[in-house]
Order: sequence, then structure tokens, then C-alpha cells
Amino acid sequence: MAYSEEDGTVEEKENNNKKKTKSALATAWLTFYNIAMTAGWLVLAMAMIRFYIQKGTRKGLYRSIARTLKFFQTFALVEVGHCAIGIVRTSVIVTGVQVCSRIFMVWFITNSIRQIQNEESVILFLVVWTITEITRYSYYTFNLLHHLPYFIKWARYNLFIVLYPLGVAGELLTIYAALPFVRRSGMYSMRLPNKYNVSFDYYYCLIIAMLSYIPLFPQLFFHMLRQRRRVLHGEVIVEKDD
Ligand SMILES: CCCCCCCCCCCCC/C=C/C(=O)SCCNC(=O)CCNC(=O)[C@H](O)C(C)(C)COP(=O)(O)OP(=O)(O)OC[C@H]1O[C@@H](n2cnc3c(N)ncnc32)[C@H](O)[C@@H]1OP(=O)(O)O
Repeated sequence: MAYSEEDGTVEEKENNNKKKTKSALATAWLTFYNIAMTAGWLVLAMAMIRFYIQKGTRKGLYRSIARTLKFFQTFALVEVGHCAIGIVRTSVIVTGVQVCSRIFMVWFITNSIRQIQNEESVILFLVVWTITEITRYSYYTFNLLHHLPYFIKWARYNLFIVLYPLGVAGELLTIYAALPFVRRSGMYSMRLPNKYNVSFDYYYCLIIAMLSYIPLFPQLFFHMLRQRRRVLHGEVIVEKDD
């Protein structure tokens, strides 16, 4: 058609403008989100340090930070949305497994079973998560602002080599400590007969969750190793689509 070329150019310009506005909005949101999350995990770190200095014990530490932890860890679900709508270049599956396993640890294990809240393993994963998230969110923030100090980049793509296995150890030991209480109380379980004719045993569900670390953790860890090679050593990595 006679007018198609001109219209195409106008359309192209409009599309480009729309894309720019969209990406400016996405960058503004991500910057706000990452600053808020860095601040949240810094507040958690300060609260844990203050508690330990004042009380000299880990007993009661989880209770004292539970609200803040639940809020910021649950809010991280937004990250699955970021991947799904494509404003960050990350796999929905990798992020989903990471975030859901954390939320499961917080709500369905640590928060639900008071008797295990003072376990050393709880402190272990809390400390590990806190260091990881302060590093990770400050990395994203500085990266978005194009002022990324090298030590933050280094920390983001090196600390996980030690922190990931430590975090997983803390989580697995905590679930293991929960098992006897879950078995005794029958919590979150449904026994037959019941009106739905369905049986569910949370005790075995926890055992399956523990076993699922065997195939899932190496995938997350090797994903991070690939990211490390890409970011620190500039290797071009071709990842499979979700
Ligand atoms: C339902 C019950 C289930 C029970 C069973 C569960 C079994 C689970 C088994 C596994 C359990 C694991 C438990 C985990 C424990 C711990 O966390 S221990 C502590 C140590 N942890 C870590 O070190 C975590 C490391 N892992 C990750 O960081 C994750 O893999 C990740 C969160 C999914 C991040 O991966 P990815 O996004 O691919 O890497 P990046 O390099 O950081 O990002 C890629 C690009 O995307 C950009 N980006 C991502 N997020 C943002 C953001 N919020 N804002 C801005 N930009 C973002 C990032 O900048 C990169 O972009 P480029 O720079 O352009 O490449």
C-alpha cells in the first residue's frame, strides 16, 4: 500500500518509544525493589548481631527476627514474576525453585515448629541467607546504576561456592531436626478415614523434600558456576530455554 512505508516508520518509532518507557519503568521498579531488599536484609543482619551482643545466646534469636524474615523472604516471590514477564534475564524455574524452597523453609518448617527454632542449623542458614542476599541485592542495585564496585561483583560470584553448600546443610539439618516433632504431632497431615477420602503425611513429604535436594541443588549450583564464568571470565554461555 502507498502509505505503508511511512506508517511503518511511525509505528516503529511508537514501538521504540513504548519499549523505552517500558524498560525505564522496569529499571526504576527493579532499582527500588533491590534497594528495599538490600535494606531489609541489612536490617535483619543488624537485628541478629544486636540480639547476639545483648543476649549472648542464639536462644530466642529466630523469634526476634521472624516477622522481618517472613516479610522479606515472602516478598521475594516477586522475583519469579520478574522472570515471567521478562524484565530480568533469568530462568523462571531456577528462580522459582530457589524462592519456593526458602519460603517452604521459613513458613512450613521453622515458623511452624517452635521446638526447632533455637537449633544451630537455623542460625546457620539464617546467617548464610543474610550474607548472600545483602551481596546479591546490592550487586543488582549497583549494576543497574552502572556503578558496580569490583568487590561486590567478586563477592556475588565467589561467595556462593562456600555459602551455597553451607546454606543447604543448615536447611537439611533443620528439616531433619523437625522430623520427630512432625511425626509426633501429625501436623499438616490427613489420615483416613476423612470426608475427602484423601490421606497425606507431612512427615514423608519432608523426607521427599530432603531427597529432592539431591537432584535440584547441583542444578542451582552449576547454574551459578556458569553465571560466574560468564560474568567474571566473559565466557559466552548458551543456556537452554525454560
Ligand atoms: C516447595 C517445596 C520444595 C522443597 C524442596 C526444595 C528443594 C530445593 C533444593 C535446592 C535448595 C537450595 C536452597 C538454597 C539455599 C541458599 O540460598 S543457601 C545461600 C547461598 N545461596 C546463593 O548463593 C544463591 C545463589 N543462587 C542464586 O542467586 C539463584 O540461582 C538465583 C537467585 C536464581 C539467581 O540466579 P540468576 O538470576 O540466573 O543469576 P544472576 O547472575 O544473579 O542474574 C542473571 C541476570 O539477571 C539480572 N537480574 C536478576 N535478578 C535481578 C534483579 N532483582 N534486579 C536486576 N537485575 C536482576 C542480573 O543482573 C543478570 O543480568 P546481567 O547482568 O545482564 O547478566
